[in-house]
Amino acid sequence: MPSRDGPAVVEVADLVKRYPRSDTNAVDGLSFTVAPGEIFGLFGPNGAGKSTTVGILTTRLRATGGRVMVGGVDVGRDPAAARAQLAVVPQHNNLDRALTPRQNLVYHATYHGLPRREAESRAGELLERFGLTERADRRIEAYSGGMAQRLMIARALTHDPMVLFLDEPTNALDPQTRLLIWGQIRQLRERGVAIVLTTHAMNEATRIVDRVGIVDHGRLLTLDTPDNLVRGLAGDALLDLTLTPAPGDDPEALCAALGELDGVRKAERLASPTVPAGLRPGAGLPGGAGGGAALAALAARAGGGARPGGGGLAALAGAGLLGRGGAAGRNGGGPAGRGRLRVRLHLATDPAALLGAAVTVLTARSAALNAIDIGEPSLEDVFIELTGREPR
Ligand SMILES: Nc1ncnc2c1ncn2[C@@H]1O[C@H](COP(=O)(O)OP(=O)(O)OP(=O)(O)O)[C@@H](O)[C@H]1O
Repeated sequence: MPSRDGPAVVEVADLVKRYPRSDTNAVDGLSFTVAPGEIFGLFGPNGAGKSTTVGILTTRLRATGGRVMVGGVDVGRDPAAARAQLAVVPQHNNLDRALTPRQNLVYHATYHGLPRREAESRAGELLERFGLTERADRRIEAYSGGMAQRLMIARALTHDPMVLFLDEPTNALDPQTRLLIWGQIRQLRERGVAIVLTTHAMNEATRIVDRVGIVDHGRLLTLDTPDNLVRGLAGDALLDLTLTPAPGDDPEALCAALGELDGVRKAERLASPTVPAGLRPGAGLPGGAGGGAALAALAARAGGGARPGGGGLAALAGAGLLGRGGAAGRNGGGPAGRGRLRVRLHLATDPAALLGAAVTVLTARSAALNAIDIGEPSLEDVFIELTGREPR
């Protein structure tokens, strides 16, 4: 496998794009590099500038400023030479329906300059690799979405590109096909192909991308490995509390008080007052434990470790904060959901170690605890943290 420390195959420096008659830049000074054999995720909300960036990198659009090199070729100066180094797999099926799958590949290979005989043998090889040989000479219409996607990736590889741009590669595919596509993308990485991936399915992509750049308003907000991003920005764990504040208590002040606890990096109010599928009686938790078992495990951890405030689940019960049956239930809040508050605590500590202190705050303010949900932060949490919760 080529070294990922070797020279970059994609170099983007101070890239700017302003569309005609627009008074803002769609891409506003973007810089990043991608190494051979690296899977680079370019993520951002709708309208962030991803398609525009990829459009410039793949020569579909011209930049207003900055420089882009792909495979050592300046895409602005020599787009034709750049196209020989790259390939694009679009989100929507743009296969030629007048041709068979095999003819699609042969046509693409000859377009890129391969002699006919070589094009045919390359097409045969790729059809085999993507498990499409049996249906290679049927009509494209007979292809499922997953087969079409595999064929589009095969087509992109006919001219052996150094960089592959994939736009939402698993959108609308069933889980089996998704697995297959991710497997194929991994194999390409092993062969040294650099992959630039744009997708909104971030948590799915997290398992495969080496680095992630998150863009918004045409600017790069952050760029790092998924692990570093999650640890650095979202915290080590998330503790979601569904609460019923005492009548007259200010929810913002209650949230702020929880945010001031040792080990809490940030407290935020979540919009939905619905009871999360966490530590309710019988509810499942991440990791598959039932609510009761998970609560018991949590209690054991809380009892064993030093923690601020003390108490843990014993204190929860003693303070009358827990519902019947030991787990946080629907008590204390009147009719389910009314006046409830959901607070997410981003923790730099073990959630069990924090419970006692949280209980102390809730007891002091006569708030009821309706549900607890513990989770691991994900790249999506980082994304929301950086780009906000407002839909675009
Ligand atoms: N042809 C165009 N003319 C004018 N403005 C455009 C054009 N295409 C995109 N824009 C604007 O440029 C900005 C970036 O759009 P772009 O399509 O690159 O974002 P995106 O991150 O790919 O979004 P999405 O996830 O919705 O595909 C947006 O404000 C968009 O409205």
